[in-house]
Amino acid sequence: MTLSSILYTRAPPSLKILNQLLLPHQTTYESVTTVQQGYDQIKQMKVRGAPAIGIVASLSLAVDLQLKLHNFTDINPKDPEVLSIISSPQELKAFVRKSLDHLITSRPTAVNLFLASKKLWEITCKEFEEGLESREIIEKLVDAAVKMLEDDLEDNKNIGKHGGEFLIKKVEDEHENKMISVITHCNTGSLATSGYGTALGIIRDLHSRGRLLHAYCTETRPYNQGSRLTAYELLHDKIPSTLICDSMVSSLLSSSTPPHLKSSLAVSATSNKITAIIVGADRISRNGDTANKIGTYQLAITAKYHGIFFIVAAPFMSIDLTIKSGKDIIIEERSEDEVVFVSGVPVIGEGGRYNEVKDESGKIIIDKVRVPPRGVKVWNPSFDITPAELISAIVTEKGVFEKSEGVKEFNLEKSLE
Ligand SMILES: CSC[C@@H](O)[C@H](O)C(=O)COP(=O)(O)O
Repeated sequence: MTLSSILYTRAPPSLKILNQLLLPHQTTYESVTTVQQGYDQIKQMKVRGAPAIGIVASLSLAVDLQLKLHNFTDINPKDPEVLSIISSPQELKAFVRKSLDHLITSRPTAVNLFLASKKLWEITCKEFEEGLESREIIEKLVDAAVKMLEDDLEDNKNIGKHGGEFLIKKVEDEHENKMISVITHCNTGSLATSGYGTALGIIRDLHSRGRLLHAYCTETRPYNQGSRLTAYELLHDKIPSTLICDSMVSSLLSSSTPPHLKSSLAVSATSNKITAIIVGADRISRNGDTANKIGTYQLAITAKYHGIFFIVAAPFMSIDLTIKSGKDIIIEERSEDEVVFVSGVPVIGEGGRYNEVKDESGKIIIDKVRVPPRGVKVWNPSFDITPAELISAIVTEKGVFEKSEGVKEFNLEKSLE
């Protein structure tokens, strides 16, 4: 079974989110019944990844409204807030606005959250103008949130297909049936999306066609989405893979015998190089500059130096045409705790945490371990901007965008015409 970070059922209304802070050691789903709980899940990074946070925000509003409707119909006495929202479309509209305003403050960089909120607001206004009752408007909002979940899965499969075909075509020019090895960064798989994944979707596609030799994932310091989540997904889905530290990428690219080849005599000598670095995106500007997890920029530089493809894979909605270049993208700065502490989950036994501190009764009292000295100054930007010049192609569900020969930037607006 594939991993899923979002479990939603329409009837009875239920939303459960996999607490990713506990992965890979514990699989715990937490129930979300209100907008505030959805906000908390996103803010506390129990759910993360650009597509997933947009969907969770929308579904938390949907489920909150569905449960209010249920309360209005089935429960006595009625909650006064529920009574007013369900009996007055005007009150419902005010509630939706307030909820969306709150939800969009949970994470600033990924565009998906803002687009999801914009979509839900447009629907609310349109149906309100048309004179629909609150319960009818709620049904439309639920339809839209469910569609976002379903569309994202479909889009990811198409991203995987386009990206897989693109890379296969590129390597076939060099050598027929060449096997492909790639490096990926952060987490872009089932856990960061509604399923299948974006950059990880391309890796999945190559694997399903029998064309993936090996996938390397970086740890992705400081928050370790790579070692906690991507390594876990690759292992779970039995995709041949190896975990490396972020600082090992250039060394891997310059190695003539990468580790995956040492035990693989069947592989021809033409396969001994990494073909591409594939990453996701949180926001892409009109010219193709891409905001993605911190560390992406340096990967693009090393890809260029080593003459390999640097691919950005993202749903089309990640292209923000209102933004001219990467300079206009707000970069989220996160707590210094992510840098100074190595966090673990208290699981005893082989493969679990081994450096926990226990009190006299054997209870674990420290869950996080500080590495640098107290008082050290720390900077923790969560994302960086990769200039379009360093990006070979942007793969979306609509197809692959490449730059014109000799041109440094993408013309994504033009490509749409
Ligand atoms: C699939 S979104 C693109 C990712 O690479 C990405 O940057 C991401 O997962 C965001 O990380 P986050 O853990 O939400 O801060």
